[in-house]
Amino acid sequence: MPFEPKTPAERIFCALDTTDPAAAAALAAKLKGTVGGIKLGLEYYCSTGADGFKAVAQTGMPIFLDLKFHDIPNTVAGAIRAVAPLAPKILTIHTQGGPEMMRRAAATAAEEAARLGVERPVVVAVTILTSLDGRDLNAIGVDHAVDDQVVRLAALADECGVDGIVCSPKEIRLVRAATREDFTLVVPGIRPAGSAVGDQKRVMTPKEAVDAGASVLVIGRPITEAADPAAAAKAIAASL
Ligand SMILES: O=c1ccn([C@@H]2O[C@H](COP(=O)(O)O)[C@@H](O)[C@H]2O)c(=O)[nH]1
Repeated sequence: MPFEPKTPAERIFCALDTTDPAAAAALAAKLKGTVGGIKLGLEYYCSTGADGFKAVAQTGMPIFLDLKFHDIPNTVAGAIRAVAPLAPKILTIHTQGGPEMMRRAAATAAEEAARLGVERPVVVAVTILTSLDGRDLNAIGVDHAVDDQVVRLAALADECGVDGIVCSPKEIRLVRAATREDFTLVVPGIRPAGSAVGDQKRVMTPKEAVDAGASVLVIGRPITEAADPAAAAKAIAASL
């Protein structure tokens, strides 16, 4: 199930990395109509759980639940069953859980959504975090260049039947050449010109990422830390 946004704004999912459900719901409501959805991750879900998810979902915004499941196949399948009733639009696992885990994750997401009568989540697998560079990979014993390792993991994810991957904007063109046409590429590491890069190491501007072939742009701090987040989101969408 590819992710097919119809407008530039729909490509943008704003990452709300906070522990405060009221603040998250209020910001989601302000961003409605300026972005395609909201991404909730580990910081938010670990502190607020399913209730926090529902507080943001009640705004009517599509939710990308970014918990990056990385465990043995049986445990990841169980975690997917546990969050399936929330019906997230997009869900993340890790490619580094291996082929059997990715196959089980894709199959479980489909089976559980059908059983519950909810829309199946788009399951995407994280390749190499955008906060890592070649030296970091070497430090954890990976001797390939970042590009090569991302393409290798993306091709494996494609073979295993997941809907797409998470990669940095730097690898989009190479991944597109190595995967099926409707593969969903979810891309964090997005920085409008002049924005602080922070802990991200492989970044590009929103327009560069879309021109390269990104399906979804994940953008957090450049929107959430702006004086006027809705205006910042609108300016980014207009730049695409
Ligand atoms: O490789 C990855 C995977 C996930 N992320 C998440 O995206 C956002 C990015 O936020 P910014 O404030 O725009 O840096 C954040 O929630 C990460 O957990 C990522 O950055 N890289």
